[in-house]
Amino acid sequence: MTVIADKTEARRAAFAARAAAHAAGQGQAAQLLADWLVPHRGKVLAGYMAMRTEIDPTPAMAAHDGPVCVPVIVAAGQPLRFRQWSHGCRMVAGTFGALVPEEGAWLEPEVLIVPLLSFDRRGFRLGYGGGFYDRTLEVLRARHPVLAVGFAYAAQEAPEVPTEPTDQPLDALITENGPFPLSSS
Ligand SMILES: Nc1nc2c(c(=O)[nH]1)N(C=O)[C@@H](CNc1ccc(C(=O)N[C@@H](CCC(=O)O)C(=O)O)cc1)CN2
Ligand SMILES: Nc1ncnc2c1ncn2[C@@H]1O[C@H](COP(=O)(O)OP(=O)(O)OP(=O)(O)O)[C@@H](O)[C@H]1O
Repeated sequence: MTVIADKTEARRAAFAARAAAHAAGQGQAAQLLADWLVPHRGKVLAGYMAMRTEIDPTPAMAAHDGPVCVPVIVAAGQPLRFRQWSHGCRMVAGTFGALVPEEGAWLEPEVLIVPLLSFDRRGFRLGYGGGFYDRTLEVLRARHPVLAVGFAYAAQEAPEVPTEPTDQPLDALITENGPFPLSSS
């Protein structure tokens, strides 16, 4: 099998595992994420608007002491852009369904809360297959130091996520059980 086919199969299993975890609730996950973000106060933080059965980071985004933004798809094959977000700001449906701010400044994040379907202990992740976060992290990391923190249910852990050379690893990962020890850190 090719890596692409491996990823497609892994996505199928990951959707099911995530949906089961989502049904059980996310407990104190957002508070644990907020705690992890405290030392990063003042930095530009990218969060995301949860879709499908993703774990919801918005309480941690609202608690961040600094600018917050969320991803906007510009086009397929292009890095994401990030528009300033604040709790209660006017949102509209973006490409592929996630909500995006109707207006606001374009920001360049230094810390990114990254959504995912599954992760492994090396810090590799599987998303919906657009390659958006890989392209985005590649560009941002070439420009300045960036921290990519995955946010997920513990049940989304996979033994080994299929990887390609373009996959950008996570620097940290938070679940409802707290920071998850990655082998890279
Ligand atoms: N909450 C959230 N926002 C996000 C992301 C994310 O993963 N989560 N993204 C992270 O990149 C971007 C959205 N990327 C997405 C990419 C593909 C699909 C999707 O539904 N894909 C279809 C198949 C693709 C197609 O129709 O051509 C699918 O999975 O069935 C959804 C979101 C930006 N915003
Ligand atoms: N920096 C890049 N340059 C060129 N192609 C890339 C880059 N990053 C990813 N790709 C391509 O995009 C395709 C989809 O990537 P991948 O399967 O890793 O997406 P994903 O991580 O699941 O999605 P997302 O990052 O949007 O959540 C890959 O097959 C890869 O070839």
